[in-house]
Amino acid sequence: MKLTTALETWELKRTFRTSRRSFDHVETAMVTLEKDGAKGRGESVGVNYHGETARSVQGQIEQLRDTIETGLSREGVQSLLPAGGARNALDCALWDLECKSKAQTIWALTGIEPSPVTTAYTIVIDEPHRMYEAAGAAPETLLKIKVSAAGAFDQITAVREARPDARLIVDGNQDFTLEQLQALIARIETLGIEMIEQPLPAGADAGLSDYASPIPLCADESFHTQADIAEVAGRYRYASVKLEKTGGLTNALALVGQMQDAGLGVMIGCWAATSLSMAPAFVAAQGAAYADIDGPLLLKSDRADAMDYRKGVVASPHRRLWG
Ligand SMILES: CC(C)C[C@H](N)C(=O)N[C@@H](CCOc1cc(O)cc2c1C(=O)N[C@@H]2C)C(=O)O
Ligand SMILES: [Mg+2]
Repeated sequence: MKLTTALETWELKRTFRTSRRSFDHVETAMVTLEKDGAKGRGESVGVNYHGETARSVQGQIEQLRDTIETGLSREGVQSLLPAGGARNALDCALWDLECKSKAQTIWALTGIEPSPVTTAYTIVIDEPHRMYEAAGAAPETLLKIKVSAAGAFDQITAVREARPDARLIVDGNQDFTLEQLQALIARIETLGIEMIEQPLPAGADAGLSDYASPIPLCADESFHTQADIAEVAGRYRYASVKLEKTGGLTNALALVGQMQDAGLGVMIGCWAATSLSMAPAFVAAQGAAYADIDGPLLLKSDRADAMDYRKGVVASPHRRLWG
Protein backbone atom coordinates (compact mmCIF):
# COMPACT_ATOMS: atom_id res chain seq x y z
CA MET A 1 0.00 0.00 0.00
CA LYS A 2 1.34 3.45 -0.88
CA LEU A 3 0.66 6.39 1.45
CA THR A 4 0.68 10.07 0.42
CA THR A 5 -0.10 12.93 2.82
CA ALA A 6 -0.59 16.62 2.01
CA LEU A 7 -1.31 19.78 4.00
CA GLU A 8 -3.67 22.18 2.26
CA THR A 9 -4.82 25.73 3.09
CA TRP A 10 -8.36 26.97 2.39
CA GLU A 11 -9.34 30.64 2.65
CA LEU A 12 -12.62 31.40 4.39
CA LYS A 13 -15.28 33.59 2.71
CA ARG A 14 -15.33 35.78 5.81
CA THR A 15 -13.61 35.83 9.19
CA PHE A 16 -14.92 33.02 11.39
CA ARG A 17 -15.30 33.98 15.04
CA THR A 18 -16.18 31.74 17.95
CA SER A 19 -16.69 33.08 21.46
CA ARG A 20 -12.93 32.47 21.92
CA ARG A 21 -10.97 33.04 18.67
CA SER A 22 -11.17 34.11 15.03
CA PHE A 23 -9.80 32.60 11.78
CA ASP A 24 -9.38 33.70 8.12
CA HIS A 25 -8.28 30.32 6.77
CA VAL A 26 -8.19 26.64 7.74
CA GLU A 27 -5.64 23.89 7.11
CA THR A 28 -6.61 20.33 6.21
CA ALA A 29 -4.55 17.13 6.11
CA MET A 30 -5.29 14.86 3.16
CA VAL A 31 -4.37 11.20 3.08
CA THR A 32 -4.26 9.10 -0.10
CA LEU A 33 -3.88 5.32 0.06
CA GLU A 34 -3.14 3.41 -3.17
CA LYS A 35 -3.31 -0.35 -3.61
CA ASP A 36 -3.37 -2.42 -6.80
CA GLY A 37 -4.20 0.63 -8.92
CA ALA A 38 -7.10 1.83 -6.72
CA LYS A 39 -6.92 5.08 -4.69
CA GLY A 40 -8.80 6.08 -1.53
CA ARG A 41 -8.80 9.53 0.07
CA GLY A 42 -9.57 10.91 3.51
CA GLU A 43 -9.29 14.35 5.14
CA SER A 44 -8.97 15.69 8.68
CA VAL A 45 -8.44 18.98 10.45
CA GLY A 46 -7.98 17.51 13.94
CA VAL A 47 -9.82 18.17 17.19
CA ASN A 48 -8.58 21.72 17.82
CA TYR A 49 -9.48 21.92 21.52
CA HIS A 50 -7.45 18.73 22.15
CA GLY A 51 -4.41 20.44 20.63
CA GLU A 52 -4.70 18.68 17.27
CA THR A 53 -4.03 20.57 14.04
CA ALA A 54 -3.91 19.44 10.42
CA ARG A 55 -0.10 19.51 10.75
CA SER A 56 -0.11 17.32 13.89
CA VAL A 57 -2.53 14.91 12.17
CA GLN A 58 -0.17 14.65 9.20
CA GLY A 59 2.81 14.16 11.53
CA GLN A 60 1.04 11.36 13.45
CA ILE A 61 0.27 9.56 10.20
CA GLU A 62 3.78 10.04 8.78
CA GLN A 63 5.25 8.47 11.93
CA LEU A 64 3.27 5.33 11.10
CA ARG A 65 4.24 5.31 7.40
CA ASP A 66 6.05 1.94 7.52
CA THR A 67 3.23 0.21 9.40
CA ILE A 68 0.61 1.70 7.08
CA GLU A 69 2.50 0.85 3.88
CA THR A 70 3.03 -2.73 5.06
CA GLY A 71 -0.76 -3.05 4.85
CA LEU A 72 -3.52 -1.53 6.97
CA SER A 73 -7.16 -2.60 7.30
CA ARG A 74 -10.07 -0.67 8.78
CA GLU A 75 -10.07 -3.12 11.69
CA GLY A 76 -6.32 -2.56 12.11
CA VAL A 77 -6.51 1.23 12.21
CA GLN A 78 -8.99 1.14 15.14
CA SER A 79 -6.27 -0.35 17.38
CA LEU A 80 -3.30 1.39 15.74
CA LEU A 81 -4.47 4.91 16.70
CA PRO A 82 -6.71 6.46 19.37
CA ALA A 83 -9.89 8.30 18.38
CA GLY A 84 -8.91 11.63 16.78
CA GLY A 85 -8.09 13.35 13.53
CA ALA A 86 -5.33 11.00 12.30
CA ARG A 87 -7.46 7.87 12.65
CA ASN A 88 -10.35 9.70 10.99
CA ALA A 89 -8.31 10.54 7.86
CA LEU A 90 -7.02 6.96 7.58
CA ASP A 91 -10.37 5.30 8.31
CA CYS A 92 -12.13 7.45 5.68
CA ALA A 93 -9.35 6.77 3.14
CA LEU A 94 -9.69 3.03 3.81
CA TRP A 95 -13.47 3.15 3.24
CA ASP A 96 -12.92 5.01 -0.04
CA LEU A 97 -10.18 2.58 -1.08
CA GLU A 98 -12.47 -0.37 -0.39
CA CYS A 99 -15.24 1.22 -2.49
CA LYS A 100 -12.84 1.84 -5.39
CA SER A 101 -11.14 -1.60 -5.15
CA LYS A 102 -14.47 -3.46 -5.11
CA ALA A 103 -16.18 -1.03 -7.53
CA GLN A 104 -19.01 -0.68 -5.00
CA THR A 105 -20.57 2.40 -3.45
CA ILE A 106 -20.36 3.31 0.22
CA TRP A 107 -24.10 2.60 0.31
CA ALA A 108 -23.58 -0.95 -0.86
CA LEU A 109 -20.75 -1.48 1.65
CA THR A 110 -22.61 -0.04 4.64
CA GLY A 111 -26.13 -1.16 3.70
CA ILE A 112 -27.42 2.37 4.38
CA GLU A 113 -30.06 3.92 2.04
CA PRO A 114 -28.99 7.45 1.02
CA SER A 115 -31.39 10.39 1.23
CA PRO A 116 -30.65 14.11 0.90
CA VAL A 117 -29.77 15.74 4.22
CA THR A 118 -30.85 19.16 5.53
CA THR A 119 -27.86 20.85 7.11
CA ALA A 120 -27.70 23.76 9.49
CA TYR A 121 -25.93 26.84 8.13
CA THR A 122 -23.77 28.76 10.60
CA ILE A 123 -24.21 32.46 11.30
CA VAL A 124 -20.86 33.35 12.84
CA ILE A 125 -20.42 35.73 15.78
CA ASP A 126 -20.40 39.36 14.69
CA GLU A 127 -22.12 42.65 15.44
CA PRO A 128 -25.86 41.87 15.67
CA HIS A 129 -26.65 44.02 12.59
CA ARG A 130 -24.15 41.96 10.56
CA MET A 131 -25.66 38.72 11.86
CA TYR A 132 -29.06 40.14 10.82
CA GLU A 133 -27.68 40.74 7.30
CA ALA A 134 -26.01 37.32 7.09
CA ALA A 135 -29.17 35.54 8.24
CA GLY A 136 -31.35 37.57 5.87
CA ALA A 137 -29.10 36.68 2.92
CA ALA A 138 -28.88 32.96 3.75
CA PRO A 139 -31.09 30.71 1.60
CA GLU A 140 -30.95 27.92 4.20
CA THR A 141 -33.98 27.08 6.36
CA LEU A 142 -32.07 25.79 9.44
CA LEU A 143 -29.63 28.32 10.91
CA LYS A 144 -27.09 27.76 13.67
CA ILE A 145 -26.29 30.97 15.57
CA LYS A 146 -22.86 31.18 17.18
CA VAL A 147 -23.18 33.28 20.32
CA SER A 148 -21.10 34.71 23.15
CA ALA A 149 -22.46 34.81 26.70
CA ALA A 150 -22.17 38.61 26.74
CA GLY A 151 -24.00 39.18 23.45
CA ALA A 152 -26.27 36.17 23.04
CA PHE A 153 -29.66 37.85 23.46
CA ASP A 154 -28.93 40.55 20.86
CA GLN A 155 -27.28 38.04 18.50
CA ILE A 156 -30.26 35.64 18.65
CA THR A 157 -32.85 38.42 18.42
CA ALA A 158 -31.15 39.89 15.35
CA VAL A 159 -31.22 36.54 13.54
CA ARG A 160 -34.84 35.84 14.52
CA GLU A 161 -35.90 39.31 13.29
CA ALA A 162 -34.15 38.71 9.97
CA ARG A 163 -35.59 35.22 9.59
CA PRO A 164 -39.00 34.71 11.20
CA ASP A 165 -39.40 31.68 8.91
CA ALA A 166 -36.21 29.82 9.86
CA ARG A 167 -35.61 26.96 12.27
CA LEU A 168 -32.95 28.18 14.72
CA ILE A 169 -30.35 26.45 16.86
CA VAL A 170 -27.74 28.18 19.02
CA ASP A 171 -24.11 27.22 19.73
CA GLY A 172 -22.51 28.65 22.87
CA ASN A 173 -19.12 26.93 22.36
CA GLN A 174 -18.61 26.64 26.16
CA ASP A 175 -18.93 30.38 26.89
CA PHE A 176 -21.69 30.34 29.54
CA THR A 177 -22.08 29.67 33.24
CA LEU A 178 -25.23 27.82 34.31
CA GLU A 179 -26.65 31.06 35.73
CA GLN A 180 -26.00 32.91 32.45
CA LEU A 181 -27.64 30.07 30.52
CA GLN A 182 -30.75 30.10 32.72
CA ALA A 183 -31.04 33.89 32.41
CA LEU A 184 -30.71 33.68 28.61
CA ILE A 185 -33.28 30.91 28.30
CA ALA A 186 -35.79 32.94 30.32
CA ARG A 187 -35.40 35.74 27.73
CA ILE A 188 -35.48 33.65 24.54
CA GLU A 189 -38.14 31.10 25.39
CA THR A 190 -40.63 32.70 22.99
CA LEU A 191 -38.18 33.02 20.08
CA GLY A 192 -38.63 29.46 18.84
CA ILE A 193 -35.10 28.18 19.48
CA GLU A 194 -35.00 24.41 18.89
CA MET A 195 -31.77 23.57 20.66
CA ILE A 196 -28.73 25.05 22.41
CA GLU A 197 -25.36 23.41 21.76
CA GLN A 198 -22.61 23.25 24.40
CA PRO A 199 -23.45 26.29 26.52
CA LEU A 200 -21.16 25.37 29.46
CA PRO A 201 -17.48 24.41 29.37
CA ALA A 202 -16.73 20.70 29.03
CA GLY A 203 -15.73 19.55 32.50
CA ALA A 204 -17.98 22.16 34.14
CA ASP A 205 -21.39 20.96 32.98
CA ALA A 206 -22.36 18.62 35.85
CA GLY A 207 -24.99 21.15 37.01
CA LEU A 208 -27.02 20.37 33.89
CA SER A 209 -28.11 17.04 35.37
CA ASP A 210 -30.33 18.96 37.83
CA TYR A 211 -31.57 21.52 35.28
CA ALA A 212 -34.65 20.70 33.22
CA SER A 213 -33.94 23.12 30.39
CA PRO A 214 -37.09 24.13 28.49
CA ILE A 215 -34.92 24.32 25.35
CA PRO A 216 -33.21 21.00 24.55
CA LEU A 217 -29.44 21.02 25.07
CA CYS A 218 -26.82 19.31 22.88
CA ALA A 219 -23.31 18.27 23.98
CA ASP A 220 -20.45 19.03 21.59
CA GLU A 221 -17.11 19.62 23.30
CA SER A 222 -18.35 17.39 26.19
CA PHE A 223 -18.93 14.42 23.88
CA HIS A 224 -16.44 12.36 21.92
CA THR A 225 -16.87 8.60 22.03
CA GLN A 226 -18.74 5.68 23.61
CA ALA A 227 -17.07 6.42 26.97
CA ASP A 228 -19.09 9.67 27.25
CA ILE A 229 -22.58 8.33 26.50
CA ALA A 230 -23.76 7.61 30.05
CA GLU A 231 -22.66 10.93 31.56
CA VAL A 232 -23.82 13.04 28.62
CA ALA A 233 -27.22 11.31 28.45
CA GLY A 234 -27.87 12.51 32.02
CA ARG A 235 -27.15 16.12 31.10
CA TYR A 236 -28.18 16.67 27.48
CA ARG A 237 -30.96 15.62 25.06
CA TYR A 238 -28.62 15.47 22.02
CA ALA A 239 -24.91 15.07 21.34
CA SER A 240 -22.82 16.12 18.36
CA VAL A 241 -20.89 13.34 16.65
CA LYS A 242 -17.96 14.53 14.55
CA LEU A 243 -15.77 12.09 12.66
CA GLU A 244 -12.64 13.83 13.94
CA LYS A 245 -13.79 13.05 17.50
CA THR A 246 -14.84 9.44 16.85
CA GLY A 247 -11.71 8.74 14.81
CA GLY A 248 -13.55 7.97 11.59
CA LEU A 249 -16.76 6.75 10.00
CA THR A 250 -16.42 3.18 11.30
CA ASN A 251 -16.67 4.27 14.92
CA ALA A 252 -19.16 7.06 14.15
CA LEU A 253 -21.64 4.50 12.80
CA ALA A 254 -21.16 2.28 15.86
CA LEU A 255 -21.50 5.28 18.19
CA VAL A 256 -24.73 6.51 16.56
CA GLY A 257 -26.32 3.09 17.16
CA GLN A 258 -25.25 3.11 20.81
CA MET A 259 -26.54 6.67 21.33
CA GLN A 260 -29.92 5.71 19.94
CA ASP A 261 -30.03 2.75 22.35
CA ALA A 262 -29.29 5.15 25.23
CA GLY A 263 -32.01 7.62 24.14
CA LEU A 264 -29.48 10.30 23.21
CA GLY A 265 -30.43 12.24 20.07
CA VAL A 266 -27.84 12.48 17.30
CA MET A 267 -26.40 15.56 15.64
CA ILE A 268 -23.68 15.05 13.04
CA GLY A 269 -21.29 18.02 13.15
CA CYS A 270 -18.14 19.20 11.42
CA TRP A 271 -15.29 21.66 11.46
CA ALA A 272 -14.62 24.05 8.58
CA ALA A 273 -13.21 21.69 5.93
CA THR A 274 -13.79 20.59 2.35
CA SER A 275 -16.38 18.29 0.81
CA LEU A 276 -13.94 15.40 1.29
CA SER A 277 -14.57 15.66 5.05
CA MET A 278 -18.33 16.12 4.60
CA ALA A 279 -18.90 13.05 2.36
CA PRO A 280 -18.35 10.46 5.14
CA ALA A 281 -20.20 12.74 7.58
CA PHE A 282 -23.13 12.68 5.13
CA VAL A 283 -23.21 8.88 5.50
CA ALA A 284 -23.30 9.14 9.31
CA ALA A 285 -25.99 11.85 9.05
CA GLN A 286 -28.53 9.48 7.48
CA GLY A 287 -31.33 9.27 10.03
CA ALA A 288 -29.74 11.76 12.47
CA ALA A 289 -32.01 14.30 14.18
CA TYR A 290 -29.70 17.15 13.10
CA ALA A 291 -26.94 17.56 10.55
CA ASP A 292 -24.46 20.41 10.82
CA ILE A 293 -22.23 19.69 7.84
CA ASP A 294 -21.88 23.17 6.37
CA GLY A 295 -18.05 23.21 6.44
CA PRO A 296 -17.50 23.84 2.71
CA LEU A 297 -20.06 26.69 2.66
CA LEU A 298 -17.66 28.76 4.75
CA LEU A 299 -14.75 28.26 2.30
CA LYS A 300 -13.94 30.50 -0.70
CA SER A 301 -13.34 27.37 -2.79
CA ASP A 302 -13.86 23.63 -2.46
CA ARG A 303 -12.41 20.48 -4.08
CA ALA A 304 -13.29 19.15 -7.51
CA ASP A 305 -16.51 17.09 -7.51
CA ALA A 306 -17.69 19.03 -4.45
CA MET A 307 -20.84 18.13 -2.54
CA ASP A 308 -23.97 19.81 -3.87
CA TYR A 309 -25.62 22.21 -1.36
CA ARG A 310 -28.92 23.83 -2.35
CA LYS A 311 -30.77 25.97 0.19
CA GLY A 312 -29.28 23.80 2.92
CA VAL A 313 -30.19 20.49 1.31
CA VAL A 314 -27.13 18.33 0.64
CA ALA A 315 -27.17 15.66 -2.06
CA SER A 316 -25.35 12.33 -1.90
CA PRO A 317 -21.62 12.73 -2.74
CA HIS A 318 -20.33 11.88 -6.20
CA ARG A 319 -18.25 8.69 -6.29
CA ARG A 320 -15.36 10.66 -7.80
CA LEU A 321 -15.18 12.69 -4.56
CA TRP A 322 -15.41 9.85 -2.05
CA GLY A 323 -17.20 6.55 -1.58
C1 LIG B 1 -17.21 26.61 10.92
C2 LIG B 1 -17.93 25.33 10.99
C3 LIG B 1 -17.98 24.72 9.63
C4 LIG B 1 -19.28 25.55 11.42
C5 LIG B 1 -19.89 24.30 12.02
N1 LIG B 1 -21.29 24.33 11.76
C6 LIG B 1 -19.57 24.31 13.48
O1 LIG B 1 -20.15 25.06 14.19
N2 LIG B 1 -18.62 23.45 13.89
C7 LIG B 1 -18.11 23.22 15.19
C8 LIG B 1 -16.71 23.67 15.40
C9 LIG B 1 -16.56 25.13 15.24
O2 LIG B 1 -15.51 25.34 14.52
C10 LIG B 1 -14.36 25.80 15.04
C11 LIG B 1 -14.19 26.19 16.34
C12 LIG B 1 -12.95 26.68 16.74
O3 LIG B 1 -12.78 27.08 18.00
C13 LIG B 1 -11.88 26.74 15.86
C14 LIG B 1 -12.11 26.31 14.57
C15 LIG B 1 -13.31 25.85 14.18
C16 LIG B 1 -13.25 25.47 12.81
O4 LIG B 1 -14.16 24.95 12.15
N3 LIG B 1 -12.02 25.74 12.37
C17 LIG B 1 -11.20 26.32 13.41
C18 LIG B 1 -9.97 25.55 13.66
C19 LIG B 1 -19.01 23.44 16.35
O5 LIG B 1 -18.68 24.09 17.36
O6 LIG B 1 -20.08 22.89 16.35
MG1 LIG C 1 -20.43 23.19 18.51
